[in-house]
Amino acid sequence: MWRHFFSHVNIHPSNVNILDGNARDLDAECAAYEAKIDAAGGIDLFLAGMGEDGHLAFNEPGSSLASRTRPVTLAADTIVANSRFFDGEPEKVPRKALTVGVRTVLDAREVVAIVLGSRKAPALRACVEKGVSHMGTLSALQLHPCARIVCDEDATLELRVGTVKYFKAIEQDAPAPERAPEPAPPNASLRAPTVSVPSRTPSPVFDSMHSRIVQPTPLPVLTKMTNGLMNGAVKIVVGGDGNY
Ligand SMILES: N[C@@H]1[C@@H](O)[C@H](O)[C@@H](COP(=O)(O)O)O[C@@H]1O
Repeated sequence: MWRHFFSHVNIHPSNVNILDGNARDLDAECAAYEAKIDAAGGIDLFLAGMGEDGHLAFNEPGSSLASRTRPVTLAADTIVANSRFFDGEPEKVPRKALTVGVRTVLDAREVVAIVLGSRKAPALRACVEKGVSHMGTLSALQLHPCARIVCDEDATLELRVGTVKYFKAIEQDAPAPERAPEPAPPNASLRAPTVSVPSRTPSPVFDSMHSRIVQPTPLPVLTKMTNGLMNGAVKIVVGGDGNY
């Protein structure tokens, strides 16, 4: 998270909260994390990824849709997929992890899930075209009033042509998002954000409430997030498990 995101944006370190998988009491660590989220007034934007089996954060197939932050056991496929962070060696990947729960994610005001690559295509299909299921926890976003899945063309390979066409048509109808003015950095010693936001989102955008996308949110979500980080409005950004 530090290398790939926080070190590139103007966030005060005290506003960064990452679960500590080395805590002595993991249950207490998870409970404290939920309490911190509550104390901050909830999560404004939850930025998520999806595993190849459709998991959201580390909520593996079979996780309760009512789950909250907790220690979990990783599925074999997840261990293999995450070995890229451990010299490509699955044996080095921890078997357990801490993760926010599905309910924790659903409580966020906005959720954006980034899904890239053809390996995710079957799970994306199940989560978008089939019903809500604990066997693919990303599908729970169907219940969220303001959730988006941002994906590339490869990730859509298993979707029905009609599904892709439908969402592309919605995207075309949406006005180009405005670029927000850059506010002055609150602390000159911190680095200015380098996250760039295209004037128009290039990939298909799926909205969990199709009927509402005719009135899309006025600001692109990443612009909103980086501005929020700069002016202090966004206090907690959760990548689910610290992978991002
Ligand atoms: N906990 C999950 C990971 O298990 C998953 O692999 C990732 C997707 O990452 P990526 O989009 O880089 O494949 O999302 C989450 O963070």
